[in-house]
Amino acid sequence: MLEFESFHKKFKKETVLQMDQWKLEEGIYWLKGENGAGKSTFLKSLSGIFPFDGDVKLDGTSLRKNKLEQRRWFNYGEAEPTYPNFLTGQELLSFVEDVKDGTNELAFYLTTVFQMQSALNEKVGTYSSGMKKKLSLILTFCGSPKWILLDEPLITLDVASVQVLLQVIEQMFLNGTSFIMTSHQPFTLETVQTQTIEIKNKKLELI
Ligand SMILES: Nc1ncnc2c1ncn2[C@@H]1O[C@H](COP(=O)(O)OP(=O)(O)OP(=O)(O)O)[C@@H](O)[C@H]1O
Repeated sequence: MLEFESFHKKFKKETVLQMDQWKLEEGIYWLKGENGAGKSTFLKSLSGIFPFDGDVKLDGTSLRKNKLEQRRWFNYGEAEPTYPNFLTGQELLSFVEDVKDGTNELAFYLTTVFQMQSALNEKVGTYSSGMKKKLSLILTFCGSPKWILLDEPLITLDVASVQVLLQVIEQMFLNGTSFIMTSHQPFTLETVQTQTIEIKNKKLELI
């Protein structure tokens, strides 16, 4: 369970998100909102990339007071990932596995099904946008996150890769990981019901 208490995110004087009290159970959520509503800001705040005021508790533990745990519990996948061009995919994967504390069979599985094995030995600067997106998704599944936050996970993926990704998401959810995903592109899961959250007037609402 996530509990938001006086959660407030602003840039300079501009408030983007403000929720006095809000709760979210484990699940798979589709986060909607118009351009600029605050979807990426919300995911980045939850994952520890952006600071925020107030607090968010995960199963009663404050994220603001436990920043290391926050980074282990929440993995964030960017909409348009960028990496240093001079690193290989494998160097990035080894680094993320190290900081996220654990190798991951799922990352290996995704590397295989996304047909990224040989690309991992190449420098990221040579990747197409779809390859960068696949690498980013592989990195996002590293470690043992309780929540995975995916910003536009489907963009630039080919049809087969979208199906693989959705199946992996379902399987991970059944194994205990929750998801929040933004997507301007509709998607359906085969066996798990997704719920929808909308950002309206700087607040998140379950609809
Ligand atoms: N680093 C930043 N510095 C200042 N303002 C920012 C920053 N990041 C986002 N914003 C502002 O916060 C607001 C929400 O942006 P955000 O990227 O979260 O929207 P979004 O819902 O993800 O939009 P989109 O659907 O276009 O991706 C926007 O007004 C944006 O200009």
